[in-house]
Amino acid sequence: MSEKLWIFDTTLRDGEQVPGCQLNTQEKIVVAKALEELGVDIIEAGFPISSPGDFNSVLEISKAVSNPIICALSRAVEKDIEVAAQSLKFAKKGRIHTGIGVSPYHIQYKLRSTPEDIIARGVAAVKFARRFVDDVEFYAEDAGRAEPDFLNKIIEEVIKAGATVVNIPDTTGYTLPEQYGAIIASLKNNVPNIDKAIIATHCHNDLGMATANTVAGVQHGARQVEVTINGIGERAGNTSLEEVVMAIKCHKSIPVHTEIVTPRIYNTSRLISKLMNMPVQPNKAIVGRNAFAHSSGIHQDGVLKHRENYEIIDPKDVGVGESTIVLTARSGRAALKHHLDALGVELEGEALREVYEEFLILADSKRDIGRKDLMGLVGKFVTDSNFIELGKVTYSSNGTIQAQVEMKIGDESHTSTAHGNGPVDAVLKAIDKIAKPAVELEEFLIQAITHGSDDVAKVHMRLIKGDKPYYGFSSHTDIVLASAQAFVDALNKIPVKEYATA
Ligand SMILES: CC(=O)SCCNC(=O)CCNC(=O)[C@H](O)C(C)(C)COP(=O)(O)OP(=O)(O)OC[C@H]1O[C@@H](n2cnc3c(N)ncnc32)[C@H](O)[C@@H]1OP(=O)(O)O
Ligand SMILES: CC(C)C(=O)C(=O)O
Repeated sequence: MSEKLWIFDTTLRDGEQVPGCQLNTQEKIVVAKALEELGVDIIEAGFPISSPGDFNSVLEISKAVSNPIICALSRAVEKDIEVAAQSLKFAKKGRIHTGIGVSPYHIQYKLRSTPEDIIARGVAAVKFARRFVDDVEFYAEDAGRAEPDFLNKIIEEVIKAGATVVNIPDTTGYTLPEQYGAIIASLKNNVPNIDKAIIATHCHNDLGMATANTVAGVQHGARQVEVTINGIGERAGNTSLEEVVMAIKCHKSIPVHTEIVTPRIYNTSRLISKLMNMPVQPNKAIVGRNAFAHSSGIHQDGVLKHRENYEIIDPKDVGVGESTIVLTARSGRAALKHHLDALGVELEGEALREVYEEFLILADSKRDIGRKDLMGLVGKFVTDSNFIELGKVTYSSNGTIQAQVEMKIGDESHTSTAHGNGPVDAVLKAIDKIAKPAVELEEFLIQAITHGSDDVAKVHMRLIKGDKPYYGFSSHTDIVLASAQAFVDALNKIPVKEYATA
């Protein structure tokens, strides 16, 4: 069995330092429980001295979760450490994380101190923290830019003082993987008592190196990684949990394993994104909406023949469900046939070639080819009695909010009304009442394109039918209409044969 790699999640502390991402105590408890279910080993729950709200959150999280170690951050300051200890009083397993800056910049310009004094303060902080808990982690802030001999010395001294974990942050995201790996190797080779503590990585993404540096740290002997969901964190963010966990799972040559329940990754990512109002970039590794979407013909043909031709991770393994084949002007016949098959239209040979040529002309003029477009192309072969066409959409707010939607499903006209807690909710409920497939709306993102008051809203939706995801897009100056169109766009992508599935 390989060695255990401890997963230390700091979404609720470093992640929450992102402007606009602050959470209240109740929301933090929801996140902490999700992290517990995900299988993280340590939850850094906050920086208790920073505010009464953060203190209370650490206190309440300590009561709400029982498996992970709950960690509270502090400076190398007695008052901070005392408050951190109080916030952990209900934790079944509590850890104090204390430390101080160790680079020449931090020592001279931030702390206005000397190297000798910094060692003394670090040692005193660890000894003081050990009065309250047995599990004390020391962070050597800005270790990425520290003098190597000084870093080795302070780490040796804090371990003597009782640190059980030594955290080597690349606080400014400065190092390259080779350099960061060499820092960890130097600690392993030169600090006599290093085996008495676990070495932790804590990398920032200022140069886009956070994951690579973290993995390099593990390859050189680190056994705890400090990470956040979706890689959120101060400035350009922290190392992303999902990237490191999956890199380790994919590369058996790295002699460690984690206890992360990887199929929970996607839902945890979306929970954080939703609660923190922080969209996940579409091309984000593992959890971005394009991470398992294939849009060019050679790739699509390859994936359809054998998924692993173009996927190193099974999307089910991270909770995404299924890969998607997106029709574009770069698609080939294999992808077109795949989509037509899903619509119940089986074309081969000359008929397929004929439709493909028309498809290419259309795809050159349109970014996204939907079911209506496809049915238009194959109309002479088949009729689509399930296609939804959105008609007039009206809504009013007179005490209660009500929406009315006119739709055509195949050749039949329908009108539906519904109430909601807002116009978007009412309109989607009205559509849902008469649209045939029952779906779960899992993700709903509205983005302004230019930020002016005359802006166009861009809507992205992810619906779940059975266990498969379907995506809808739209943009409009009216966000209610854009939302309705995106919903119908996604509904129209569901193959008829899937309507009956749960
Ligand atoms: C690298 C990281 O990400 S660490 C986590 C960052 N997170 C935060 O800063 C959020 C929480 N912070 C806070 O709420 C506040 O900054 C507090 C409560 C910690 C301190 O507030 P204030 O007392 O008003 O100090 P202020 O924030 O202005 O300045 C920080 C002080 O801490 C000192 N300091 C910074 N890091 C450390 C440390 N690790 N150990 C000891 N002192 C430190 C600074 O030198 C500065 O001291 P000075 O005023 O004597 O120059
Ligand atoms: C407090 C430490 C671990 C930190 O966040 C950093 O150095 O980036």
